Order: sequence, then C-alpha cells, then structure tokens
Amino acid sequence: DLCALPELTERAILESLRARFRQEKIYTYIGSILIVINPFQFLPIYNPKYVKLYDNHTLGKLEPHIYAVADVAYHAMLQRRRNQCIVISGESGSGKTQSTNFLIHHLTALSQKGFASGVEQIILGAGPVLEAFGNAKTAHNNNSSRFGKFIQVNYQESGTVRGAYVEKYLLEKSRLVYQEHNERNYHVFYYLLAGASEEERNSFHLLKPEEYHYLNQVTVVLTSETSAPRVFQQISVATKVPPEPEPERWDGIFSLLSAILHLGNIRYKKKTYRDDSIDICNPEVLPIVSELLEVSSKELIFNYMTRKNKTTRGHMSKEALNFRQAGTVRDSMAKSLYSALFDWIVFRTNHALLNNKDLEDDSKILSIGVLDIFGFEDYESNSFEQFCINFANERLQHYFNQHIFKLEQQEEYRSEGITWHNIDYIDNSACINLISKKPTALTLLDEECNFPQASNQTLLDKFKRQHEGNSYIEFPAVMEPAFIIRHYAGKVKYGVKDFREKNTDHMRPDIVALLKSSKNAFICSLMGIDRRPAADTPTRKRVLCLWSQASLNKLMETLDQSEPYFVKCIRSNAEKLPLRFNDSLVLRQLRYTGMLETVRIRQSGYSIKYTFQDFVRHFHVLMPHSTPPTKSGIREFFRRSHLPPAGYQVGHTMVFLREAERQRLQTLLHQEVLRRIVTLQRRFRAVLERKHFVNMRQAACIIQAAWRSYRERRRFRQRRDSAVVIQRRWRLFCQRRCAAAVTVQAAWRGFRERGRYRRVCASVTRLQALGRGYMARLRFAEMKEERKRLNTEQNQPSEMDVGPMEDLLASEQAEKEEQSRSADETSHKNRSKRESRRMREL
Ligand SMILES: Nc1ncnc2c1ncn2[C@@H]1O[C@H](COP(=O)(O)OP(=O)(O)OP(=O)(O)O)[C@@H](O)[C@H]1O
Repeated sequence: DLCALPELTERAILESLRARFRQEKIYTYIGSILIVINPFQFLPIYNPKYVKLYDNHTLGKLEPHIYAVADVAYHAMLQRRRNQCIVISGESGSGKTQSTNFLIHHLTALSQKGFASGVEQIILGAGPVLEAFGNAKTAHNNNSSRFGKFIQVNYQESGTVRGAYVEKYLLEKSRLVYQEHNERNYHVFYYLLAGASEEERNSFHLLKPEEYHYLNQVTVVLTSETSAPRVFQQISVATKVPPEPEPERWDGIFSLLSAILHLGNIRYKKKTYRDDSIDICNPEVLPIVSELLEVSSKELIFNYMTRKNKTTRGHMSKEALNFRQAGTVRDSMAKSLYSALFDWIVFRTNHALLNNKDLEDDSKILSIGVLDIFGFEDYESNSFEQFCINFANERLQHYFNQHIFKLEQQEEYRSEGITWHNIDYIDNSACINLISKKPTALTLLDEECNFPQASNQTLLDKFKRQHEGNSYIEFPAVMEPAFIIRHYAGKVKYGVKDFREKNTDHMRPDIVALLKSSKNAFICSLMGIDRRPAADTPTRKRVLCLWSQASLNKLMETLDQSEPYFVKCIRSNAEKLPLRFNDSLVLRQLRYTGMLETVRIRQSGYSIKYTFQDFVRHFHVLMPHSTPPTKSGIREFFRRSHLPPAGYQVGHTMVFLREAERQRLQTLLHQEVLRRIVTLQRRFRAVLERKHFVNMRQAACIIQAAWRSYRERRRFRQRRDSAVVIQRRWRLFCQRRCAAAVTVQAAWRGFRERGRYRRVCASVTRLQALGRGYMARLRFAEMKEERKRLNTEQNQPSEMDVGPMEDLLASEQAEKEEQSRSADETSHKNRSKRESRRMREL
C-alpha cells in the first residue's frame, strides 16, 4: 500500500512501483484504490488457485490483486445490501479490458461455489463476441476497445448470479470507413474472411481482404488471423445461444457484414468536368449489395445517386447528389448498418444474459457494475471521437475526484469540528463545464448541426467567440481549423473537420425505408428496432452528442447510486514490450491521474465517515453490550480499542476514519464475527453431535439387541439342529446297536438252537438208531426166530439169508460212524465259531 510509504514524493511512488514491477508484482494499493501496471506478459496469477485464495478476505490482507477488489466488492454488496461498481480507467493499452475480464471472471467464480450455471457461461462467452464486433487494432493496442462498456452483474440476495446487463457507449463508427496508418478495421471482418467456409464464401460473395476498400486503405495485416477460424466459430456459437436459436439470423449477420464491405467498394465519378452530376464507376457491385441486403437494386441505385427533398409547398422533389454527398451517403449507410448490427449484438447479448427469473419474481437484486471505458486519447490528429472519449474520461476523473478528494474535504469537516488541512488536487470541473454546460462546446455543436447553412468553420468561429479568455480552450496561432482543450491529462488538439457530420445521423429516411423493405427479416428487424424514430425525423435533426445527453448522465447516475472501487491501469511502455518499465511514461500517467495527491489524501484524509448510529450499528459486535450511539460512548470504545489517535476523529454527529483504521476495525470485526460464528458453530455442532451420538447409541442398542437375538436364535437353531442330528445319530446308533444285539442274539439263539437241534437231532438220530437198531434187532431176532423156525421147519439154513442181515448190520455201523463224524465236525465248527466270537468280543 503506497499510503504506507515513509516519504511521499513522486519519485518515491515511482521507485516503489518500479521495484514491485521488477518482481512481477503488477498490482499495488493506494488504500482501496488498485493500481495495475500492464506487464504485456501473461503472469501465472489468475488460475483457480488464486480465485480460491482471494475468497473472503479484507483488502490488504493478501498481496494486492484484481481478484481482491472483486472479492471485497462482492462481500460488501452482500453485507451492506448495496450496489457496488468498479471503475476502471487508464489510457489506451493500459490493460482496462483485460482487468475487466479478470474482474468478471472472479465475480462469476465467487458466485458459482463450484458449479457453473448457464448465466455465468453466457456472461463469460459474451466477451469474445463483443470484442470481435467492437475491438480493432490501433497504433497503441492490437485489441483496442472502440466502444465503452458497463457490465452489470446482477445477484440474488444469496449471492448467486441472476443475470447481467451490458450497456455500450459510443462505438467508433468512423473506423468502419477509414483507418489511420498501422490500424485496422473491426476484428469481425478479418475473422469472417479468414474463417468462412468455401460454401459461405460463394453464397456471401466474399473476396480477399485486400479487395475491399474499407480494409485495404492501410496494409492489411493478417498475421494474427491464424486463430481467426476458431474465434469465428466461437462467435458463431456464442451468438446462437438460447433463447433464439435462429440460424438465419447468423446468415443475416454474414450478409450484412459482406454487404457493408461491398458497399465500401462503390466508386463514383463525375459525369463531366463542369457538371456536378455523378455516375457509379463499378455498377456491378450494386446487384451484389442488393442481393445481400435483399432490397430492390433499382431503389438502391436511386438512393445512391439522388436524394428526395421536401419543397416549401410540401411536395417531394428529387435532387441529384454531388460527388462528395454521394460518398457521404455511401459511408454513412455502411456506418449506420454496422452500428445497428452492433446494437443488435449488444441487445442479443443482453437478451441471453437476462435471466428469466428476473421477470418472474420481484425479490431484491443486487449488482456489481464494471465500467471499462476507452482510455484518454491524444493522437497526431484528433477528431470528434477523441473529443467524446476524452470528455467521458473527464467525467470519470471528476467522479474519482468527487469520491477521493471533494467528499473528504467538504464543509463537513469544519462543521463537525474536525482538525484538517486541505490537500490540493486538480479539479477538472471547469473543463467539464466548458464542454457540456450551456452555452458551451457541445451545445454550440448541436446548434451548428441543426443550422443548414453552418459549416465546421462557423462552428470553430463560434467556439472562438464564445470562449475567448477561457483558460481551458486555446486556438492554434496559425490558421488551423482546430482547437485545443486543456484536459486533466494534458492538452489535446482537435481538428474540427467532420465534427458536424460525425455529430449528426446521416441515415436518410428514404434509405431507412429501403432497408426496411428488405426481404431479409433480420435486416428489416435491425432497422425496425434501432431506426424507427429516424424515419419520421427530418434529416440532421437527430443529434448524437451521446456524451452530453442521456447515456453518460445515466451512467453517472448509476455510478452515484453505487459504492465505487477504482482500478487505475497504467501502461508500462509504449512499445508493448513484456515487463519493460518506462519511467517517464509511467510518471506522466501517475501525474495526470493525480496519484501523488491520491496517496496523500488517502494517507492523511478521513475517507470513511459514519453517523454515530451507523457506526454503533456496524461495529456493535466489537463494543460492550448497549454502548450508546453518543460521542462519549464511541470515544470510550476507541480508547479501549487502542487505535492510533491520528487514524480517527469523532465529530459532533459523525465518526471519521482513515482507510487504514477502517480496515483495522473491519479486520477486528471480521475476526470477532468469525470467532462468534465458530463458537456458535461449535455449540451447534456439539448439540448436533450429541443428538447424533444419542441417536447412534440408540441405533447401536437396537442393532445390538437385534444382533444378539438373531445370534441367539441362530445359536439355538444350530444347537437344536445339532441335537436333533445327534439324537438321530444316537437313535441310529442305538437302532444299529439293537439290530446288532438282535443279530447277535439271533445268531446266538440260532447257534444255540442249532446246537440244541443238532443235539436233539443227534439224540433223535441216536434214539432212532437205537430204536431202529432195537427194531432191527427185534426184527433180526424175529427173522432169526423165523429162520430158525423155518430152518427148523426145513432144517437147513441158507447162506443167502444170512448175508442180508450182515449187510444190514454193516450199513448200520457205517451210518453210525458217519453220524459221529458229522457230529464231531459240527461240534468242531461250533467250537471254532465260539472261539472266534470270544476273540472278537475280547
Ligand atoms: N494483466 C495483464 N497481464 C498480461 N497482459 C496484459 C494485462 N493487461 C493487459 N495486458 C496486455 O495488454 C494489451 C492491452 O490491454 P487492453 O486491451 O486491456 O488495454 P485497454 O486499456 O483496454 O486498451 P483500449 O482502451 O485501447 O481498449 C492486452 O492485449 C494484453 O496483451
């Protein structure tokens, strides 16, 4: 922060800035004002890491950065519920547009919190489209914005982006038909010619850049056009975003751009030397133009050669145009068409940026506006455009002075009893009055535009007469048609040539009517939206002193209703060389922007003031409970807060603070609020955790109970199942044992019974044998008796009869042996069986 410099001189500031620049620190604070020195080299300080780093910090806590300004504006908007604006100023090529882009990027990133909605994408996507149509290469800047823009990002009260709105200021139309040496026309023409496909080339009659008069007046440089097709595609996609995906619109844009270029190729010649009447040298161009614009070629020729005039009796008369007039008509038509197209692009962008929710509910919208307006310009030859641009810069510088110097040094200090020494600064009110306050420069210009006999010379004469003796305007000593204005940034000489013409709208009503008759709906609609009043307005009555009239005042009103932040861009060197610091160039810019005075006033002035009520309301968190909003109460607070006494003063009804002290208090407030938030969070989290814990414990008990009962059931089931199995096995075992026992018993009984049986059998057999033997013996005895009796009877016993008896006895003997042998065997077997069973049992 330059306010912290021990020695406050131009040199000290310059050296400090240079030393920082050498370390690639391009950002420096003066209190809450940010100075940016364009490095002309991309530094790695804009990646998402930095977006995160600069989220929600007080200014000055971290290294100065453009993101810090965006962040502070964003949080101030949310805290104070007030709109904020960031005013970026600096001369051409100082980095305003680049800074705007960084700001918009950060402002949308802050709102996204990780997820990008469509609106943010559209806001970021609108940039390249507007740049293509409104930027051009100039001697000072290869991508110079030739229009001013105020981008207003709208937020919901929650801080999320709701939509955005772009306001454009004064497009430099003259560039379309004429460019200075080393400059170019608008980028979009080169993108179109380099990026169009072969089919598009044929259907839109596209030629090479050097074949167009509007492009070939200076050497056409197409070196950077390697990226043109890509940019062209990007633009074509961006302009097709919903809600109007009409491809014919894009075709309409192609046709219009091509028609403008072909229009510029129309050349006139005088029919005869003495006569003023003219002819078109290349009539073959007209059918192409009429085809592209889809208007009648006969009407087109008629309008390019003649003009309708209203006679004093109210009739319309036809007047042939002279050579100069015809050229003017051609160029003004091209300019008006391009301007209408640019208006449409802005309108279209706004349409896409306008979130439909805006229409649905009426909740409060907060906004942060970023103003990127063309820088102060002082070229070799300056014309009406530079006059308007520099006037706008005067107004902005005035706005800056108001906020930084004037508001701080008002009567208030005295009436509040504040000790104060005024700091001098360059007040540019007189220069603004010279240009805009009646009956001065712009009103004279308007008058001369409405007066048919007037010329630029008569305008200059009026200037001279009216402002003789005014120290802010001078006239060159030699008879030069020019005047010099002493701006806050230095003297600038303006040539009055074309002043009147450039200040008036030359789009004639009959040409508007012709374009409105176009069969191309897009071209027709362009005329409808933008030019409707012109058709009814007499030529030369529509004065376009945009800066003296409505738009600049409206901008100033918007800025006045917002809390401003200032970003001062400084060009480091004229040659656009990377990281080159040119002392004299930087010093010149520091001087004319009043940086030294700014540092002084920021260092010693009380830039912040609060009423007692506001102060207590704002900082009540730091104060004991029920601190009264009175002088004594606030003094007591300051006494206890140990702020350096020079940093604040308590007036009769207000508290005055220096920026550093405000920041200190703000930091304390921030810390205290954070501490309380943390305490609250801690308690709340503890409650939540306890609740959570109780719930968890309950849940754990339920789960445990369920688990245990389940486990027990499962165990019981397992036990029951295994018991059943065991029982079953036991039963099986028992059954098997029983069966075995039965088998053994059966075997034993069988064995026993068999033994018994065998014994019985043997006994029976023996009994039978005995019985039979007995019987046989009986019979034998009987037979013997018989034989004896027979023999006795016959007296001679026969041998033959004895024989059978002996046989019988022998067979009985054999049978006995056999029986005893089988009985032996059976007993042997039984014995061995018994033995083996005994063995098994053992
Ligand atoms: N922060 C930056 N880092 C790197 N390069 C930068 C930075 N700012 C600007 N530049 C370079 O400087 C060039 C000019 O910047 P820019 O177009 O933003 O200037 P400007 O002030 O808007 O000019 P004009 O008023 O003519 O539109 C850019 O094209 C870019 O190359």
